[in-house]
Amino acid sequence: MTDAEATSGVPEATSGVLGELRGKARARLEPAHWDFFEGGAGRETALAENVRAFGRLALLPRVLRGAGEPDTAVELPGARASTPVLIAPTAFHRLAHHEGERATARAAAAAGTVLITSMASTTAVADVVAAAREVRADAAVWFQLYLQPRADVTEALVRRAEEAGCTALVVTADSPVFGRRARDDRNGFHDLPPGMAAENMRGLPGAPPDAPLDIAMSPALSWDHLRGLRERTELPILVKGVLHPDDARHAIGEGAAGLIVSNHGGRQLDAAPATVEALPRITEAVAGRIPVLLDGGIRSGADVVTALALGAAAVGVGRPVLWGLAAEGEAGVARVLAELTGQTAHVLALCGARDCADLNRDQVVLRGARGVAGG
Ligand SMILES: Cc1cc2nc3c(=O)[nH]c(=O)nc-3n(C[C@H](O)[C@H](O)[C@H](O)COP(=O)(O)O)c2cc1C
Ligand SMILES: CC(C)CC(=O)C(=O)O
Repeated sequence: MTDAEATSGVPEATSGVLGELRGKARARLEPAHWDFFEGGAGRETALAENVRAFGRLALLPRVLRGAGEPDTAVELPGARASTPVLIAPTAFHRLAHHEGERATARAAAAAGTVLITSMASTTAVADVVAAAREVRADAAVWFQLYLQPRADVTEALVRRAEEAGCTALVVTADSPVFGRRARDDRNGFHDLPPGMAAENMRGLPGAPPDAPLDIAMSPALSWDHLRGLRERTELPILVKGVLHPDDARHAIGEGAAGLIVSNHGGRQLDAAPATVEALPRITEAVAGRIPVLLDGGIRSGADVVTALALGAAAVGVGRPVLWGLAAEGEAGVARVLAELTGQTAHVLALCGARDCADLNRDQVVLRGARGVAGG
């Protein structure tokens, strides 16, 4: 067991750039904020399994294919990214660094990747997109949305994302209720400190002037609400938090432009499977009709390439970006993205792949098993 595992229960990067940034972030952050970023629901089984499951998989390289230098670019709804490593939506970046989401947005834009900005950001979406576009005029920012039980509130949020210039919506579907997170309960961490707020929630219908509305989670939400959203926006909609193949098919039927296989980084249903273990059944059900993305437990280029080989079009990274942000602000996020993208290019080359799509499911095998797992 590594030091990090001994203290958190989660097998984490302890060496290399990510390990260095993680250590620095931990030393800098208030313990309750570190726990909010790092923790998961229940016994943190899903959180740990997301990482461990990648460790159970190996890659079979293909040889002598004359593939040349690999191209890491990917084509996605509302974005062309120069790397398959996207920034997953995470709340409250100003808890990590005083520049908050602006720093994350600048680093994402400079790296040519997509920032999926959280509805629970501590910077208003218009300012997040503006920060990205100062670096790159065509920077792609997607807006992560929790559908709100009040349709007028959802509508106002969507208008804000559209007016800000977001190029897609990501509807998080895995949160009919808040996850129960023991670390936050133990620390009494349930709200932002004074001076910080979920800025997108200000000035919405039903809120007192200039006061932020609480983000509502509701088990009454259904596909009808998604349909309602689709009728009210031209933006492509990706559904995040899909783990069951029937839900993947259903989302396609409702006009989803993409799916994100996710268990919310182990922060919602602790009994959920590791995302990389759920991925093959989803890509099989989707059969190439829309792009399938994955997040949860991505900590290396080999993890990225494993997900790509199992049919993901791209991946999202949550906690490592927060480590970079807390440790070194914009430069730290840039280091995380450069490291993971560099490793991905290297692993693609070692696997004989010319680009992110030039991989096959039969190249992923279970460690310790006789024969090929994927085939
Ligand atoms: C601190 C934190 C805050 C998060 N906030 C959100 C959020 O606001 N909306 C959302 O859809 N997912 C949220 N997530 C989940 C991430 O989008 C993503 O699914 C997860 O972090 C991926 O796993 P990883 O951290 O192992 O990369 C959050 C995750 C963390 C760690
Ligand atoms: C503040 C929450 C709504 C953000 C979230 O989704 C999370 O912490 O996992």
